[in-house]
Amino acid sequence: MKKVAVLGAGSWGTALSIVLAENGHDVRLWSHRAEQAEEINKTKRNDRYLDVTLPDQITAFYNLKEAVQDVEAIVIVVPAKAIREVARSLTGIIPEHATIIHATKGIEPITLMRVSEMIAEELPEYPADNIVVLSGPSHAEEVALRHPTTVTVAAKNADKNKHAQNLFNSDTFRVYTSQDVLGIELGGALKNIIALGAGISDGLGFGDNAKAALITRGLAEITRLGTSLGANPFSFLGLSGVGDLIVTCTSVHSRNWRAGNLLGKGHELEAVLEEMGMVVEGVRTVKAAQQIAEKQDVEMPITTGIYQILFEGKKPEEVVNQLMNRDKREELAELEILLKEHDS
Ligand SMILES: NC(=O)C1=CN([C@@H]2O[C@H](COP(=O)(O)OP(=O)(O)OC[C@H]3O[C@@H](n4cnc5c(N)ncnc54)[C@H](OP(=O)(O)O)[C@@H]3O)[C@@H](O)[C@H]2O)C=CC1
Ligand SMILES: O=C(CO)COP(=O)(O)O
Repeated sequence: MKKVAVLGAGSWGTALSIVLAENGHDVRLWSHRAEQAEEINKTKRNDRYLDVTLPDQITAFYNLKEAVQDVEAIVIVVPAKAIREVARSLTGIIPEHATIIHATKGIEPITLMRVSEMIAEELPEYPADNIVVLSGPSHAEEVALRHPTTVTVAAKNADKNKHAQNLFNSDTFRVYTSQDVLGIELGGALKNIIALGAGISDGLGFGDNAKAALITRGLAEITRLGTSLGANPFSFLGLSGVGDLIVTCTSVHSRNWRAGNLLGKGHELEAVLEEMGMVVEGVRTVKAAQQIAEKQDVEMPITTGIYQILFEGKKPEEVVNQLMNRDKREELAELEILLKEHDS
């Protein structure tokens, strides 16, 4: 039995705690709210976030120092905007040799940093190469029901990557490894923008053709941006690319899809976010992606359209019109150039 701390008692932190507990580990689920930690320990439930009874091997903690004491891995699963605060609070209390794994999907606006980069910046004493990202098509609600799920872990340090794979892998939660931290993080973060778009499309009353177009052309622009930054283009064909795009654009579990759906039906962004009550990462990530696209001079027409709907008051119908009336082009031209550049 290994001690593992999970920081963030929302839907994903709770579901990942279940996976770890069922693998026989002693799981310390940390909440930043004392009353939530108490409630979890008393009832073995975290009803606000997940409708399941938790295994006995999960203990909730409010005291962070106690939660991470003697653990061999720390899994950080808070929304991207809370990553810096949580990482910083680990200063001086990380057990020697502990592996830091994060399962957060986002990019920070303005700094344009990925989650592993933010953690590394806040914890300069911790070797950046040892930070592992876990990403892939994995709705918490289905993981909690033990439905077959596949994800990818990526880290520069192969031993740490293997460590994360071994901790999580089970007969219902299959874990692959990758060395492409950049590609895996970007895929997981950027798909949320396209999922907002898929929700908007459904909210407008469009059908499967439009959604398939968004998924496919969304993948093309994610690949363009990711490759321009140095990611392996093939990573976007994997679980943290195509896999996560499919699941988030088509599942009612997706908060990004649901938020987009309400936007497509004409609701205001602020009201939508209040109604969701859980994090909708795509809303913040689209700001960062729009900035990166401009900086890299990479065309991201869907991302730009979603940005315009969310922050510039453009009507979804106008954006659809804009997307459908772009210059005519050959489907895979730019991707072929990128692949050649990557190979050479
Ligand atoms: N849900 C899913 O299926 C999946 C989610 N993810 C990713 O995981 C990340 C977390 O998402 P998820 O768990 O779903 O989000 P939720 O909204 O369900 O939960 C977020 C949790 O983080 C807590 N939190 C917020 N701010 C802080 C802070 N400053 N310090 C400590 N805890 C904080 C919240 O506490 P409070 O209750 O007080 O608000 C809540 O417990 C996101 O990046 C998401 O994209 C990835 C794969 C699957
Ligand atoms: O990333 C997820 C599934 O892989 C969860 O997506 P949402 O945040 O849109 O619910």
